[in-house]
Amino acid sequence: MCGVVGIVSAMGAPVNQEIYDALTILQHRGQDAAGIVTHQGGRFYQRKENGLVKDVFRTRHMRDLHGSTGLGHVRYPTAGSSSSSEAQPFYVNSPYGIVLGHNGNLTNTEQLSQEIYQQDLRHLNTNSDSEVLLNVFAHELMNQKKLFVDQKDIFNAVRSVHRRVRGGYAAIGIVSGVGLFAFRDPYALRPLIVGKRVNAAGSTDYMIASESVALDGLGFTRYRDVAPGEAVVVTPEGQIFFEQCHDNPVYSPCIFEFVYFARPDSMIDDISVYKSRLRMGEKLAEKIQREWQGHDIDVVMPIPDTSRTSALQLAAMLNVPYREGFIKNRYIGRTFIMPGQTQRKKSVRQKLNAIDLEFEGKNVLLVDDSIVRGTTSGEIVQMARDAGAKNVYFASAAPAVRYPYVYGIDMPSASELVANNRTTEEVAAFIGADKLIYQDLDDLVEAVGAGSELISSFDTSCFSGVYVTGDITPEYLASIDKSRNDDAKTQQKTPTPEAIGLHNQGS
Ligand SMILES: O=P(O)(O)OC[C@H]1O[C@H](OP(=O)(O)OP(=O)(O)O)[C@H](O)[C@@H]1O
Ligand SMILES: NC(=O)CC[C@H](N)C(=O)O
Ligand SMILES: [Mg+2]
Repeated sequence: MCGVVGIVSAMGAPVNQEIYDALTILQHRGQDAAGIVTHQGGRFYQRKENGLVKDVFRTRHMRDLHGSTGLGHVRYPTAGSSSSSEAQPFYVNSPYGIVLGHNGNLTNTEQLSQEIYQQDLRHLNTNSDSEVLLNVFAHELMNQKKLFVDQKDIFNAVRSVHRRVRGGYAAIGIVSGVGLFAFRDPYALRPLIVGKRVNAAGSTDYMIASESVALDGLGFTRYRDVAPGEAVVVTPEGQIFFEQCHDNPVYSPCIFEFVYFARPDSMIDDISVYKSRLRMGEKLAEKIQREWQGHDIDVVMPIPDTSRTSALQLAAMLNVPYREGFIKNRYIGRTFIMPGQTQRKKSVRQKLNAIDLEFEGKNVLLVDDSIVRGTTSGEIVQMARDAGAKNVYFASAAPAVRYPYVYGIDMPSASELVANNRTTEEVAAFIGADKLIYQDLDDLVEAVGAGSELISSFDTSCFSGVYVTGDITPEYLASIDKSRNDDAKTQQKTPTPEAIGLHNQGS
């Protein structure tokens, strides 16, 4: 669930620092690698590497990122490897010079890779699906057969991208000589929003980002979400163009963004993530009242960070004290998006510590936003017991995650999901909880959907097994399981870490 951002300063001011700042705000979407590309005078300038934003960019790199148009990316790999050669943005020199950063995951990468070699006569140098997406776009732009292209040609190329590419994609790029462009898959699986800001010269700067929280932090206001299938082009002078590039777009954003990925202070598709999480807490409290009549919960506790919002509301609805019995080490990142199970498990213990007095002799209801592999919940239940809890109950603000996810969250293997082939009671036993309760899927959909008059359907595939794109076969699921389960990833030979192509500035 990477983060992408693009900025155009219409008054020609450098955008390097603003892109850096935006990436730090989007860091929760990807912790493995970061990159920035800027454009000035027909040249691209790049810095990308594995690591957190604060570690990847040094002053010497920042100094060399020239230009008033640029884009940035934070990566959480869902395809290929975690080699730094797959850090984004990607670059191709033909046609015109194009760079692109992608959030999402393509589901027909193999077929596209073959087409790229055999029909488009282009070369791929990594196993990244995002490099594939860039090359399809580049080929389709080349097909416009023009010496000079403009926004109409970019829109035509995106139309063809939609015809060829399957899966989830929100992408931002730059075509040298034209400007910044962005597009979103026809289901709007991955978020993408445009913001604007009047600058000191009185002209309008534009910013496109994965989440609105990045706009807020830089003084941009929300202009509008990119619609499913839509594309947008911003010229270096700050002219903006939108065009619908798909004949049959179906608004079905990924519901897991609201459950876990997005920051609560973001608005996605005009829905407040914060309010949707409050409603998740409300619905879950109603279910507890229905199913655990006369419950004996003494205290409700969130598992920081993400479940805080829903746990707070759940406690209020149950009229039970809300206590923060687990304290989070703010220097440890999100554990779910860490690359291997050993690292994830170790990090939960380093990340969270219990305040014993909140547990001693109490019936504690621990609330998490979701239980995926059970890494967090298993460790946390044990920590609650060690801290002296009498009974440890567990509530998940999302339904049981039983199916692999294919559109941009790295959950490729059903067998790694703790709820796969297990009943609620079996999961409770597995994580060591005395009782476990999951949100119902209808309630989750209502909790998020209540924030929108426009959107009535969401991608709920990891809970329901229903894939909105309608083209996910058991064979495909078997193949990603085989290639991307934790063991396979550990055994993967890391390809050469040096990115071939555009050299890093000042590295
Ligand atoms: O069942 P699991 O496989 O452990 O996955 C689910 C857990 O992982 C996430 O937390 P994470 O630490 O990534 O981020 P957070 O601090 O935003 O809650 C999520 O919020 C759950 O706590
Ligand atoms: N999380 C994402 O959006 C990943 C983007 C892309 N599939 C990659 O692996 O780099
Ligand atoms: Mg968590």
